[in-house]
Amino acid sequence: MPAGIDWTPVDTALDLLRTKLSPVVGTEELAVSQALGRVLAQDTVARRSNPPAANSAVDGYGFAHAATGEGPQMLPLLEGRAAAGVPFAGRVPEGMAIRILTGAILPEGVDTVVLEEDTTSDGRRVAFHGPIKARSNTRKAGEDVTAGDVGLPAGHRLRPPDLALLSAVGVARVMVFRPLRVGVLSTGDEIVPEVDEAVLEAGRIYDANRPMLLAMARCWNHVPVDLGHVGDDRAALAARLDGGVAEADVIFTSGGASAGDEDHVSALLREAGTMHSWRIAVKPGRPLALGLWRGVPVFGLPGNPVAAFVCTLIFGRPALSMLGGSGWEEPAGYLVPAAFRKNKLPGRREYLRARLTPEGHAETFRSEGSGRISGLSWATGLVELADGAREVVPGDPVRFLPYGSFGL
Ligand SMILES: Nc1nc2c(c(=O)[nH]1)N[C@H]1C(S)=C(S)[C@@H](COP(=O)(O)OP(=O)(O)OC[C@H]3O[C@@H](n4cnc5c(N)ncnc54)[C@H](O)[C@@H]3O)O[C@H]1N2
Ligand code: MOO
Repeated sequence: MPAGIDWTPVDTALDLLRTKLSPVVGTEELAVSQALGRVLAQDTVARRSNPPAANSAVDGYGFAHAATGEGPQMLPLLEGRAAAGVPFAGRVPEGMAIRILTGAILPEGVDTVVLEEDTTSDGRRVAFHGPIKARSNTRKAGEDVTAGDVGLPAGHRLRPPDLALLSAVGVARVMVFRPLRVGVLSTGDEIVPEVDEAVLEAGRIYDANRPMLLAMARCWNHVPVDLGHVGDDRAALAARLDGGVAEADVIFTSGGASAGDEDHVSALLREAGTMHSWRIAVKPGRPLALGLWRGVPVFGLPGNPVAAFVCTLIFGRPALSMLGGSGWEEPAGYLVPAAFRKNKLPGRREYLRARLTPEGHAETFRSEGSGRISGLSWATGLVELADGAREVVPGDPVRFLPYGSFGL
């Protein structure tokens, strides 16, 4: 590692973000049907049990277990039937059986159900082979959820199955955090903000970071706020940040994060006196500027698209989840055999663009260049190599973090 620079280890930077950040968004009440992707601001409490009453798990015949035994069984059938939504009103005397359908409340006198496929019937009697285990094919009241239980905790982000659970236990409305507004701003004189048909001079490039970062915010259920592009002009950048804080709860800039002559983001944040400039011991993406602009957190991401992407996944995503009320989010990685060879130097944690071969081994992109956007698109995830030195040979276990585990 080059001497004379204070390198911040990845874990130190993450710890700082985790301990310093807290929700910055207000709350609102929403219908459950409108709350997909939102974060609960309060625990939910089951208003009714699931299932609310004991019922049959199958189509078949219900009876009292006490009247049955081993060997061939034959029970007379009671007239009528029990169906889901149309319960049987009477009592089933011991020694008799009743036709029962999946989801039907168990009639009084029934504690056991035999599966239709295991029976024969002439319509007046039902025959099957014993023994049948007591309470077979039945579901107890509240066996899944009991009324009054805490269902989902505050901080939980609602996914489709959560809407099923809340609806089943009778919760129609939930208190949720308002969505976090994530402003995205690109900087640099060379950047052309919108792709058009014009042939550009060689010194100019289309803005790749802004569409990527806005889309990442959307994938994470935040509200992307396009703050456009500004050139390398400190006054214009300050004015744009002033406008940005009125529209966004947090701002991501890209470019101008390191210490060069045109690195205005870090310079402005330093002037504002709120700057944490980090040389993070990470590859790619070591310069990351973090500060407050009029009280709004600003992430000054490195300009290189690969570095901007990786920094946003590793540092930006959990920071946004803290600010948005859903707590700290760790990606779930898993060990897979390497399909590559690498001699990693000590010092920086490295993230390699990677994807799985058909055999489930991690192969890496042909280049580690931080401007090689095609590699981001080629990859389906990242291989994480810990801070120390390591020699990786094919077959060695490496930690693969699929894009999906980052919510992309
Ligand atoms: N003397 C040093 N120079 C550099 C260092 C260093 O440590 N010492 N680090 C390098 C690394 S690593 C990175 S990453 C960059 C980060 O610098 P900045 O955040 O100031 O980024 P810029 O210089 O503005 O841009 C870097 C690169 O990325 C391109 N870029 C910027 N914005 C976009 C965009 N929206 N879409 C597509 N491409 C973008 C820009 O044109 C540059 O090529 O610094 C290195 N230098
Ligand atoms: O942040 Mo730079 O792009 O490490 O590679």
